[in-house]
Amino acid sequence: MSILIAKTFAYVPYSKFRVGAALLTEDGEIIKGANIENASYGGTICAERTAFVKAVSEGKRKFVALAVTTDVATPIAPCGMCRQVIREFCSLDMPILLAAFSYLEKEDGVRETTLGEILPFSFGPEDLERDRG
Ligand SMILES: O=c1ccn([C@H]2C[C@H](O)[C@@H](CO)O2)c(=O)[nH]1
Ligand SMILES: [Zn+2]
Repeated sequence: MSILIAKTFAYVPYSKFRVGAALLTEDGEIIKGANIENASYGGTICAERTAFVKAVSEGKRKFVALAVTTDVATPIAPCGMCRQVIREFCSLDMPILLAAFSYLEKEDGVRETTLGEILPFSFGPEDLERDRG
């Protein structure tokens, strides 16, 4: 149910596009996030990054699933910047659930994907540990 309420406190005076994210930790805790915009536009923080920043800044670093929802009828996927943030803390096979607004009524309302599917051939923290040639 968290995913239904995660977007409640979205601050979206510019886009009017509410997004909610629910991040499931390995301990079974759900961390919610919503998008927060500002007058510069570019400093906008997506729902997904809000959830990760909340979790990581409280010591939670292991996640097993992420769900994203909006008010639109088709599932929306995380933006490129958020994909890289997810990459920092999650495995490539972690499930990502993209829930359309009406997902409870529609059979195809939830699209399930993985980080590896939406961010192929990616760069991640382990690449920094490699031997430098
Ligand atoms: O996956 C997404 C896509 C967009 N947004 C936000 C950013 C901005 O506030 C609004 C329109 O792009 O939606 C998210 O939070 N997550
Ligand atoms: Zn984003």
